[in-house]
Amino acid sequence: MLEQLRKSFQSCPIVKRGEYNYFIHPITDGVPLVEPALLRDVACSLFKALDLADVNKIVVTEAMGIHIGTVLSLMTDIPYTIVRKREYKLPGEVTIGQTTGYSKGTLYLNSVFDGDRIAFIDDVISTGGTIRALLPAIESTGAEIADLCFVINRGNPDIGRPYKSLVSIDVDSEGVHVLDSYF
Ligand SMILES: O=P(O)(O)OC[C@H]1O[C@H](OP(=O)(O)OP(=O)(O)O)[C@H](O)[C@@H]1O
Ligand code: HPA
Repeated sequence: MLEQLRKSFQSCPIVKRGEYNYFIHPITDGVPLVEPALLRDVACSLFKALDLADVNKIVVTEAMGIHIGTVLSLMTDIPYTIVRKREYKLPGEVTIGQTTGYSKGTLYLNSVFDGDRIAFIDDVISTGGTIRALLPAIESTGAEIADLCFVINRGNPDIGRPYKSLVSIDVDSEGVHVLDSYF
């Protein structure tokens, strides 16, 4: 498994965003093209990786958690909610400050409540800034985080709890180097 994903890093363009070497990849950017075989490879591996026992919601972040969340939801019949970059002011909405290696922004968590048992997936973890802000926000609702998996692990940051990833990579100005793959 994951042959498609491992192979897909061979041609990733790298662009500088400040001092940050940003890799452009179909799963993390939706460009140049998201091939069904790659998406299937990722979805099947996420399904294998995650412990979804008694999970009643999948949580993903806008934007590049949406496509993998959609496929996993269709595979498992578990509904998903998107942590958006837009405020909705729905009852219980949680506002979260997001900092990545190249951007700062605000995220809004809705539809996660006390008693929920959620699985969180995202396309990539890099500095860990996004997930370190999201974890306490999800826990503040009283929900339980049953499992956590990232498609791509760049940098293996410590986020204060265990997490899973499908592939670990290193990135430099020359390109992306696959270090290992799991599941
Ligand atoms: O570990 P971190 O350094 O926080 O980086 C990981 C986050 O960065 C991206 O989000 P971003 O909002 O930048 O981009 P997107 O809208 O393309 O998902 C990505 O989707 C992750 O959520
Ligand atoms: N590429 C794509 N998405 C990302 C990156 C990156 O280098 N870092 C955090 N999200």
